[in-house]
Amino acid sequence: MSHRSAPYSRKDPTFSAKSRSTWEVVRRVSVYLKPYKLMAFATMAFALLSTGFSLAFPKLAHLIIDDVILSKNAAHLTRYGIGLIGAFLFRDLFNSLRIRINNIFEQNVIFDMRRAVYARLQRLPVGYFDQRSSGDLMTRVLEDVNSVERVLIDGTEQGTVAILSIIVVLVILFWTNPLLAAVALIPIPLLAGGALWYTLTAHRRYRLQRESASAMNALLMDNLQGVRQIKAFGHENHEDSRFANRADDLRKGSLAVMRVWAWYSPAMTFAASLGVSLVLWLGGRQVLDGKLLPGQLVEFLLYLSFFYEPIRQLHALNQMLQAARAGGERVFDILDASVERADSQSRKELHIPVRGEVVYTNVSFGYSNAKPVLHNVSLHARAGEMIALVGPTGAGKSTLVNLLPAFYEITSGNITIDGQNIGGTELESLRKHISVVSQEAFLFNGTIRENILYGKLNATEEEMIGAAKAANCHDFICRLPEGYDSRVGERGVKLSVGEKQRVSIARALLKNAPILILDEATASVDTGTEKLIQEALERLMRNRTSFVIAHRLSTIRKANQILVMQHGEIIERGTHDGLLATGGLYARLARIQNTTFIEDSFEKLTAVE
Ligand SMILES: Nc1ncnc2c1ncn2[C@@H]1O[C@H](COP(=O)(O)OP(=O)(O)OP(=O)(O)O)[C@@H](O)[C@H]1O
Repeated sequence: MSHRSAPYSRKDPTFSAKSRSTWEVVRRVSVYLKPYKLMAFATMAFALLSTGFSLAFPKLAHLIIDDVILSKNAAHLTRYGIGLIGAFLFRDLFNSLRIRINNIFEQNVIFDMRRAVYARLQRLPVGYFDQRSSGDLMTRVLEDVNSVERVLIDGTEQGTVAILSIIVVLVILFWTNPLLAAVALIPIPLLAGGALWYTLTAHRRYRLQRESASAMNALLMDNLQGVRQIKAFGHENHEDSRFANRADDLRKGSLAVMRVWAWYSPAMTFAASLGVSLVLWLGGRQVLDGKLLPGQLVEFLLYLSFFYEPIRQLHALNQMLQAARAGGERVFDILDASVERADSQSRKELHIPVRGEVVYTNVSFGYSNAKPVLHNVSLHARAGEMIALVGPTGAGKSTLVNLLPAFYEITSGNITIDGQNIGGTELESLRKHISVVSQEAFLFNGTIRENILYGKLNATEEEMIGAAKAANCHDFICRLPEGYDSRVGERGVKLSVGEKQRVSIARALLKNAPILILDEATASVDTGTEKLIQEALERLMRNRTSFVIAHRLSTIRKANQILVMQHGEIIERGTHDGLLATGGLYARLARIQNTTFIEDSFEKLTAVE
């Protein structure tokens, strides 16, 4: 059965980028070449030297034909022969040096640019990533950076050498034979017109090609991460077909680029050959009329190839330039995106030691202007208190806690830690004092040791083991064949849910921040593991201000304050007993017995009412 699904939408902002002029892209990329002026100079100098030596060939060929062969004079043959070998040797020697320096130059620029793009990417707000797909961003960092860089390096070197060669050879041509030189210029309007047409039309094709590459990578990435879901739903065929659609878009996009080039490039070569034919035609007549020696004609024709070849190179560079423009637009979109708290110099560090008193005053927020999610939320968590957030799904609990480490910036109101407004705080200092333990523990693809040490990169072995013991994971780690050096796989796939949770708790314990955000896991684990996790969490929460998005009634009962949220507002607050006495929503929830998770009560309540 065929499962055709729509190709990605060309209007999807995920894959596109702001249109920029070729000049802007070139100007911006050239900044990355600045640190390597010497290399740029050397690569150009070697290219010129190499080209210079190759110019000896026409002259020596002329001398060998006219002075040696036609004059039947062997006296200079050896000299010319050795001269020719020498010229070729130096041509290729300098070319080899040029290639070597060019490669280092190129790889350095790619490295710098890639680093800059990644560094920028890391500092973009969480909201930026909400709107993008990882595959698209990867394509920008991996593929687009390459295409941008090539044109600059090859452009500066090959372009300069080609232009200089054209000028030098043109002077030689006119010097040698002005009439033939004028004939050689006849195809130039055709070549220039072709280049102009290509430049004006290529951008759209390259842009579509880059976008379709990105869309395909985005789907690939998504599917690799969701491979278990695909298998569980038995949707392999469906995904084959979706991937085929995206790959087909890329195939078509690439062919569109290639098709035009397949016409354009030979057409330009033909135009140049027209010049060669006309020169040979007229030159042949000049030889017959005795106005030109055969060797001089051969010399002229060889010089002519040094004239048309750089023109061909300029056409190829133009092709690269158009590809670079499309790639550059996508790379600069990342580099131009606003980083989190861009004015970081004017921001203050949190005063230490941080006690962890958190106050929200009339905080409102929406992910988009069109849809506010939190409305005038106020709360006061004293240092060391445990605050439980409860409420139906979509009420805004995660949103509320995500505002504390400034993953998103509030729309109005303010949030303070120990009386200090976090809006004016430096992000690094703010986040250093907050640990986040999410519902689905995310582990990096490395060893258990690396994952725990992520909480404090310079922690000692004792500190790390101490944290692991407190998180009740030391024992299971010791039972693994490679202990702390066991690899956890992508996102920690080789560990069980309960194990992953405890490793992530150990990581937070090692960080030892005074404020904790905990999204309690709802996944069911066996009673023994459950007990181990609860114990670990209690140790983690001890002496910290903890915001717990609580799902278990047992956890909620222990909270100093319970905040009941609904539709982005806190509708009730108090202790378990206090709220029971008020007889509101929470009391009605708590009256529904036999549930472990508060959500179950919400659901039952909705069903009852
Ligand atoms: N990154 C996001 N971009 C846009 N809207 C979002 C984003 N995250 C959440 N929302 C929306 O904000 C609202 C509140 O979501 P939030 O995740 O805060 O609720 P919650 O109470 O934590 O729910 P749950 O218990 O199901 O996790 C929902 O309507 C949700 O669709």
